[in-house]
Amino acid sequence: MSDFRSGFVSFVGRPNAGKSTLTNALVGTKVAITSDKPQTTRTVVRGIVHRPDGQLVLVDTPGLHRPRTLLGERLNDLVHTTWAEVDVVAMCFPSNEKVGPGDRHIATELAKLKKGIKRVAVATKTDLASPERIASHLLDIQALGDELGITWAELVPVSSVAGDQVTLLADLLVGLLPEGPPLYPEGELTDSPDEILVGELIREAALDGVRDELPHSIAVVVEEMGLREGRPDDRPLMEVHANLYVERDSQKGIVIGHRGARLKDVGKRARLQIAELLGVPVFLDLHVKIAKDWQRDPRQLRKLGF
Ligand SMILES: Nc1nc2c(ncn2[C@@H]2O[C@H](COP(=O)(O)OP(=O)(O)OP(=O)(O)O)[C@@H](O)[C@H]2O)c(=O)[nH]1
Repeated sequence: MSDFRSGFVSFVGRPNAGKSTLTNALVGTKVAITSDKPQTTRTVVRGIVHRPDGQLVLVDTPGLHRPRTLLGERLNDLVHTTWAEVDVVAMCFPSNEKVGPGDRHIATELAKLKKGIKRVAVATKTDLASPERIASHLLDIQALGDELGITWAELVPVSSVAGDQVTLLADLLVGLLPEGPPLYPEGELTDSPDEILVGELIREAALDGVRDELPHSIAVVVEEMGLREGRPDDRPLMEVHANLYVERDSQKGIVIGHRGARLKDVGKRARLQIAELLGVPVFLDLHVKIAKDWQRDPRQLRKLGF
């Protein structure tokens, strides 16, 4: 298999650009959480695309933004460390929004990467834009590259939701990777431990419907997870014990809701998602705790896995 190609691809782009959704569309399974709230991706989740001609290891990065808190700084460090290790950085530009200062900020960083790293531009969410609009969007992306001295190895319009050009993008990305053996065993879709994926699903359910600054104040830690003992073989039950951390008392009230109604709903939705991911029924024991100002406290951040 001399012409097999394999390597790392990192999707970058401003918050909400569609990076997580694209990762999921390429892998074909839900491995990265998606949300309509900006900056919800915190863990670097790798999705792995297995093909006869190559293997793409997708590294999903948090939305690059200007750091306001210690958490923000850690996320940005993570992005830069990730970029230095990959073969291709693919920058996502949502087609339903103009190329703007946020994109320029990220592209400026892209321009500084070492020469060997290939740069690809992806115009995402094409289902939300007219053909004329997509055409002018592509020209704007090209112009931004020219201005900053970036040569886009590829410039591809895709829609993850409609499934348009997703396979083409995978073809083009594989073509940009170095020749080499597979990096992960066949069939493995992600190297994230289940606990992390499960924690992300709970956080996603908790984020749904909350406003303003609260999304950034929520962290989830799965304390314990395993099949309940003493169950019949044909009726397994996965027990998940998790804590959902917020920063303040007032936030705890919001998350729990009137008489616990909101938390109950979050737990139910998370439980169904986890069951789908793991393929077994799930018992979810979820508690809300306060970790005062955790985003600014290095000790708390370490405890919460950052
Ligand atoms: N219509 C449409 N919506 C999309 C598409 N891709 C993503 N979205 C939506 O855009 C929003 C943001 O998508 P994400 O994939 O979470 O974006 P992201 O870039 O990972 O966001 P961060 O984690 O905040 O950096 C979600 O509501 C998605 O459903 C697409 O191809 N078409």
